[in-house]
Formats: sequence, structure tokens, C-alpha cells
Amino acid sequence: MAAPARSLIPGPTGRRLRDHTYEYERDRLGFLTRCHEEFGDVFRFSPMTVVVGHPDTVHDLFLRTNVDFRTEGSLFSGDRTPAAAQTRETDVNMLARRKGWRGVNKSAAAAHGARFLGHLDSAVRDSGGRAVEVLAMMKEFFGLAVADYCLGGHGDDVTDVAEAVDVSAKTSVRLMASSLSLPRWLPLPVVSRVRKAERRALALLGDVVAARLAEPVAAEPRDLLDVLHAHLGTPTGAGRHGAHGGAALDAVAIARLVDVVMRASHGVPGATTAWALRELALRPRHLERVRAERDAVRAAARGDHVTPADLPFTAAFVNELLRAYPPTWLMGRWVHRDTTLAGYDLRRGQQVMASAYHVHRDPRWWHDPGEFRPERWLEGERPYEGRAYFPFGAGPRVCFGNQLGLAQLTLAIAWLADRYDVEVLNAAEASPAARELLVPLGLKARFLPRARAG
Ligand code: HEM
Repeated sequence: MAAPARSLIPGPTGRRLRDHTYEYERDRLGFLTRCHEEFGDVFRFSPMTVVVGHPDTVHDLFLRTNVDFRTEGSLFSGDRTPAAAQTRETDVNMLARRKGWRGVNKSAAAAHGARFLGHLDSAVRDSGGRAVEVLAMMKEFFGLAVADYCLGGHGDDVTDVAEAVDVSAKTSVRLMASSLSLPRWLPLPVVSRVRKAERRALALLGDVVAARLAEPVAAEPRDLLDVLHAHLGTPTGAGRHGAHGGAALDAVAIARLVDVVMRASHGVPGATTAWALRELALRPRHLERVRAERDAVRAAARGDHVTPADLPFTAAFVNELLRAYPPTWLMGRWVHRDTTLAGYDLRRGQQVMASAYHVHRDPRWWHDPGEFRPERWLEGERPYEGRAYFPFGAGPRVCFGNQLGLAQLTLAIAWLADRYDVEVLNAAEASPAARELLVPLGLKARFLPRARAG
């Protein structure tokens, strides 16, 4: 017989919540490391926040999402009945996954891949050899790239949407980054700014969606919008997760889904590219291998036609970046109904967090986790025990763009290393900053064209 669940979760005591929050805000990674060492794989950070650190528990949490746990719905949808809005968003999201997965990952990704490096080329050229903030530059570039993937083409309307989503995501960061949950309905100036930016992004997106829906359905989807267009009118609640009748997929739901995709990926691949440039600057032997691999493809007379499969070292380098510096380092779920996890009782409304950063560096599951070693991914065996690697999350809400993200990162890093000498001005100082994403804060670089680029 299973042991009864315990209700008392260990954790720092004796101080008021505010003190722990202060300590956490001063050094988020260090605070969680210390709690983990002292209290083990399940600890309480505040009465409403629990942190889990064992990979099996993390996966249990992820796999039970949409049933016992929920991801946060759109915070800023303007809807005052969050539960209903969340159910609707979950249904639409799950429908897009069921119907669009194949198209999203193959046909639309191939069409997008052909345009992707052109966007990167313009972004780097625009910097004109001047020192730039790498994070800002890469965030903007990937924002445009994801807009292209979702909406296709280079039209001004797509650029306007990318900019509006960028403003909306940046405005909301102040709320999202707060470790204290603010009631979203409070009439605070920051909440109304967030809502205004969100409404503008949705209005622009609505125009692009309406224009596309007026066209005939494309035979081969060129982008995510084509995939969704083909399923206009499909009931969203018909699947396993839609227990609420499921209104038909309509233009509003499509615009919101595209908005979610663009906002969920905001800054994420950009952060990993910034880490890549920092690591390549600190470890020239990795740079040499990335370049040698790209040269080998050229020598095999395939010129510029290169796929991630041609670049195994660069792909391993990307895996190692996502291990050592997972951009979405802390993932959370809300308890949707009273339940148990890892033998502890949880109450509806509590939040459960899992740190990929800590699991990815736990010596119980990894050899030499402190070493940055891409080769570990090329040695034949999986380089970790169990389920100790989850830079994209897992379960029904696993990252929507995981394959796309890996392909984009591998190609972008190989392309940059091949075409440019990237002079990083402060690689050693830009150490991990655990904000809403894990980033090398303040990283600056100059992109100088290489004489020998092909
Ligand atoms: C370095 C690349 C990327 C990383 C590391 C990453 C990571 C993640 C993570 C950790 C989650 C949360 C998963 C969970 O809670 O279980 C997530 C969600 C998501 N990602 Fe990504 N992501 C990346 C790129 C992208 C791209 C390029 C797109 C868009 C095409 C994208 C779209 C999404 C969406 C829509 C969600 C929300 C899924 C949902 O709530 O159902 N991501 N991503």
C-alpha cells in the first residue's frame, strides 16, 4: 500500500515571506541551490509556491498538465473570467497541436527555412560593424523570424505585428517577472499599459488573419497561418483535453493562438544565440570545429545548401548550450485541483516550479555538469540519466517550436561563425543572469565580415 501523502512540505521557516523573496531576488540561482541542498527535492518557497527538483517528479508534473495542473493562461486577454478564458485557450492550443503538428514542423518549417538566413543577414548588416547589445539584436531578429514562420513573407504588416508583439511582451515582462502574483484585475498603470499593448498586437494580427482567411486555403501550408486556415470551423473541444463543448476555430481564436506562439518564443532563441557567441569567444576550439564542419559541407560541393543534419558538432553545441544555459530556466504550473505530487498534498491555486538550470547541472544525473562539453552529445550514449534534460519542457504543453528552434539555432550559429569574426567585448563579465529568461546580460559584440567566407 502506498504511504499516505504528507501535507507538511519542508522549506525555509522563521522568516516572513518578504525576506525569502528578497533573498531570492538578490540571487535566484544561489537561493534555489541552497534550498535544494538543505531541504531536498521538494521544498516550499512560500505557502503558495513549491519547488520540485527530481526529474521524475518534474515529468509527472508536466505530464499531468491540463488535468491536475495548468499552465498560466493569457494574463492579458482582457477577460475577467480567467478560468473560462484558460479553458478556451487550452482547447485552441491543443487543437492546433493535433491538427497542425505535421504541417507546422515540416512543410511550413521548410518554407520558412528558405527565408530565415536572409533575415539574419539583414540584421547583422544593419549593425554595420558597430558594437551592439547582442541580446537586443538577436531578440529582434528572432522576433521577425518567428513572425515570418507564423505569418510568412516580408510584408510591412508582418513587421508591424512583430514590433507590436515585441512591445507587448516587453511591457508584460515587469508583471511576469514579479515573484509575487499580482491580481491581474487591479487597476494599476502597468496592467493597463500591458492590456493596451496586447490589444494593439491582437488588432494588427487580426487584420493579417482576416486578409489570409479571405484567400483560398493553400494546398501546401507555407506558414502556421496556412495550417490553421485549413482547420477553420473545426470544433476546438473535440479532443481529449476539450471537455467544454469546444466552439469552432474562428478568426479570433487563430489570431490569439499566433499571438501566444509569438509571445511564448519572445527572446528565447535569441538568448541561446547570445550564449553561443559568448561560448565561442571564450572557447576558440569550439569555434574552429563549428567552422571546420561548415567548410566540409562546402567542400562536398553542397555550397550554401546546408541542413542541421550536416552539422552534428554544431547541433551538439546547441544541445550543450540548452543544457548549461536553458533560457526558460524556471518553469511553472498551477495546481488546478487538489492533488498529490512526490508524496505531498497540494492545494488548488498553489504554484509548482521546476528549475531546468538546476536539474541540468545535478551531478546525480550528469557527469561533470560544470564543464561545458558539446562532445558529450556525440559519444553514442545519451549523456544523462533518466529524464534530466528538458530545455523545452515536456508533456502536453511541451514547446510548440522545439524542432524549429533547434534547426534555427544550429543554422544561425553555423552561418554566423562562417561569415563573421564576432568580436565579443565582454564575454567573461556577462555571466548568467536569471531574469524571466537566463541571459548573458549586457553582452556586447561587433560583427566583422570574414575575408574567407564562402
Ligand atoms: C531555444 C529555443 C526554444 C526554447 C529553449 C523553448 C523553450 C520552451 C519552454 C521551456 C516552454 C514551456 C514548456 C512547458 O512549460 O512545458 C515553451 C513553450 C512554448 N514555446 Fe518554446 N522554446 C524555444 C523556441 C520556440 C519557438 C521558435 C517557438 C515558436 C515557433 C516556440 C513556441 C512556444 C509556444 C507556443 C509555447 C507554449 C506552449 C503551450 O503553452 O502549450 N518556442 N518553449
